[in-house]
Amino acid sequence: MTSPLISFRHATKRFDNDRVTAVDDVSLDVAAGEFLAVVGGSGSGKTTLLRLANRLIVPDGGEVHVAAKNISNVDPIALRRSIGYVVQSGGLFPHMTIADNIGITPRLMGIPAGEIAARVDELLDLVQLDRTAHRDRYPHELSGGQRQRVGVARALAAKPEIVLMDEPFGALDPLTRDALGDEYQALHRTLKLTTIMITHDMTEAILLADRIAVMKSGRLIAAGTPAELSASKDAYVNELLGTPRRQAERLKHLIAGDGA
Ligand SMILES: Nc1ncnc2c1ncn2[C@@H]1O[C@H](COP(=O)(O)OP(=O)(O)OP(=O)(O)O)[C@@H](O)[C@H]1O
Repeated sequence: MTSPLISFRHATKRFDNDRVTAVDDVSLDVAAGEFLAVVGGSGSGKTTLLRLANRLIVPDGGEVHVAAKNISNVDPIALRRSIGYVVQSGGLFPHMTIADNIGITPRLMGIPAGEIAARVDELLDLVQLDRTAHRDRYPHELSGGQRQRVGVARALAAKPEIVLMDEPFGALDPLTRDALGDEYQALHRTLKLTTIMITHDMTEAILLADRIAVMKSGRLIAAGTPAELSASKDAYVNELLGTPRRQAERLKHLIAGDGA
């Protein structure tokens, strides 16, 4: 087997003078080209795990390797520029235009302005935003869904191999969320990205990801394809995986009006 692109090796992170173990001895490999969803309750350590991968958080124990290198030996700025990061709110700079927001990393990397402008237009096309209508607008002039599209474009601006997403579509209405999830999945495939996406939505995880990692109280309690997880003996994993099915059943009855 080829070596994984991202490898958490007994990664541990504590906060509050060791009173909270946010990530507890997590070992997990993510292969190049894989789409991994991370699910789990609030406070289970998902965001901490994600941020360990781009060195926004440094582990207290264990190691994180990216592209076969222990990232504690890699320049954090260079590492972060090579890994796209999308957060729930979009994380756009409010005083900067959409074009400047998307082009910020290439600009910091010293890429010439003409090249950046062309790249911004290419990225606007990629995330299906009209170039002329959006390039010079400010984030507050966009809808939530459009802002998230810009967030994805910005994450892709420096042509990363890896994209980390923290509840990227969580604040959107269900239709926009569905559409953006599908569009991102297509981008993930065509650009041959490796994606780790945190989501609270098990349906989204099953629909989008190749594999799902389940976190609970800082520990990784299961990781596998939806089919593998559905065979799990763990009660929590079963409950999580059963949620979409239970909801679908309830909806079917409610819509049919049979009162179940
Ligand atoms: N900077 C910090 N300082 C102190 N405690 C922290 C810090 N960051 C996270 N924690 C704690 O670590 C635990 C895991 O937090 P984390 O944000 O990783 O969980 P999460 O699964 O992403 O939660 P959510 O789904 O609510 O975003 C929580 O108990 C949280 O309070």
